[in-house]
Amino acid sequence: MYDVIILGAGSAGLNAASIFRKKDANYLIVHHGFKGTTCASRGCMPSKAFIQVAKSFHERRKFNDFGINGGDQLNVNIPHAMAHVRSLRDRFAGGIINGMDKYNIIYGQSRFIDPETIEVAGKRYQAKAFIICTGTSPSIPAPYKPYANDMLTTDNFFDQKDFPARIAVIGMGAIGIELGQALARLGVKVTGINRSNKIAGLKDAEILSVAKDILSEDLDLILCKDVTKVEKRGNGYTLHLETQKIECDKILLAAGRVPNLDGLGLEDIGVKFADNGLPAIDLNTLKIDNFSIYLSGDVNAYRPLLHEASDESEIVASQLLELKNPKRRVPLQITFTDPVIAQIGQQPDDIEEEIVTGSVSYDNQGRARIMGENRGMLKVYASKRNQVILGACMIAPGGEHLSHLLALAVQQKLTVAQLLEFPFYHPVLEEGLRTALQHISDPCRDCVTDRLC
Ligand SMILES: Cc1cc2nc3c(=O)[nH]c(=O)nc-3n(C[C@H](O)[C@H](O)[C@H](O)COP(=O)(O)OP(=O)(O)OC[C@H]3O[C@@H](n4cnc5c(N)ncnc54)[C@H](O)[C@@H]3O)c2cc1C
Ligand SMILES: NC(=O)c1ccc[n+]([C@@H]2O[C@H](COP(=O)([O-])OP(=O)(O)OC[C@H]3O[C@@H](n4cnc5c(N)ncnc54)[C@H](O)[C@@H]3O)[C@@H](O)[C@H]2O)c1
Repeated sequence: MYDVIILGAGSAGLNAASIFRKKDANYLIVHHGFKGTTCASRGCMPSKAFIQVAKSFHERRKFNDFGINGGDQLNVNIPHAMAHVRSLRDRFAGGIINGMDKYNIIYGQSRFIDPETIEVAGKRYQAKAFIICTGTSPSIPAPYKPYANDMLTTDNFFDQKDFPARIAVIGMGAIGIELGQALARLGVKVTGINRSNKIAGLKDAEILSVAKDILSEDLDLILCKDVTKVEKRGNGYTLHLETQKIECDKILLAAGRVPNLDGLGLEDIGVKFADNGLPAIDLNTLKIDNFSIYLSGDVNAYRPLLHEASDESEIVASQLLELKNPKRRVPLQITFTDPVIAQIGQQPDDIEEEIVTGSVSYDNQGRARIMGENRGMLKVYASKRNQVILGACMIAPGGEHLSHLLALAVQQKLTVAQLLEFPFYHPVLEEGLRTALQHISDPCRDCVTDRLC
């Protein structure tokens, strides 16, 4: 009998395995499907490589203003760019695949026989505990199912050698808006369709509105509308919405992801499923009811992000190895659009106490203007009672760095005054944050002015 069997050698599973391996525990990984983790081979890494190419190409738009000639003549060689993305992807994924041999690992689809036993390729394996780390797969909504084999998803997107002239992107969550904007900047006519009035899951209506305006410069956004019918026409498709039709050559599905639980037989051993179709887990322990079975990483659909997947494996491993239980970190979600969208800590609708909000527009922020990236908005939410910083939201240049500074402030429960005690250099994008904080500490200040220099 093993101490623990881990299902899935993705980021969560391999991280859990490395903890058990270091502790000399009697563990086994059972892996099924592609090797090399979603993050490295189909997710974070190739998508950021693709976005970087698009961002670099887009820089040419500033060149005339900067006095640099010839920007208009630049062009992008998509097959070459995609080969570059794949070479980075293969390097990242290759490192992980090469390292898999050091683990006690077998391959095949598992099925629970009872809460302590699984069967893989006709052989039974028993363990005191199981960690299900099987991740997610792209969702294929009903109207697209007849053409599933021809759909682009992130499972095949980075293997494309070239892209057609018009692509409809279904879903404007993190994946859809990141890849949609990048495709548009590489010359594809992109229509982004989202069923709800959301982009990248933004909860702040004002930032959402700013984001819509900025991102509409690159792609056509159709929000709050549903595709009722998909029709194949020659080499392309017609998407029928309630009051309009969209013609496109290809469809990229980015309409969410489905946890990989099929075939595990959890229902047969008495696991109860919640309204969201997933096994009900305690979010502190990630444990299913009275079973010694845990769901870690994207498969539990709680915070489907890489750093959370790693943390969740530590949360589970620490319980099984009776180690100190790590605390959950402050929520931090970054979407790599240009400018970056980020949500940090609690958002206004989740906050139960009265709040004060400080905001700053980046439209006239000094350093952003120098960079030719002066667009966006940042909002900071603080407790009205004691001005402790509770959360923030932005679409702002340098947002991936600003959001880390704000996550630190939220996690350390800093007040607005305490954060303002730190130095803010001049001229930097962080001075915008300073202005937003001053907007809270001194509401009479003009919130759009930067420091005088
Ligand atoms: C396009 C894209 C971009 C992303 N960008 C970012 C980003 O910038 N930042 C960020 O933080 N996150 C990002 N993510 C999310 C991030 O990739 C995930 O949070 C992370 O990969 C989750 O790791 P995991 O271990 O839960 O799942 P995975 O890494 O998917 O691992 C699950 C593994 O289990 C295997 N498996 C499936 N079924 C079974 C079974 N029955 N038995 C055994 N094994 C099985 C699968 O083959 C897979 O290898 C992105 C995701 C995508 C798709
Ligand atoms: N930068 C990052 O950290 C990053 C980047 C990409 C992905 N991810 C992770 O991957 C996860 C999955 O990303 P995702 O973008 O696929 O999912 P998502 O759940 O974030 O967004 C899916 C979007 O599709 C919409 N939608 C659903 N069904 C639809 C339909 N039939 N027609 C039109 N719109 C529809 C939803 O309203 C939602 O806005 C994310 O939750 C995120 O955690 C993170």
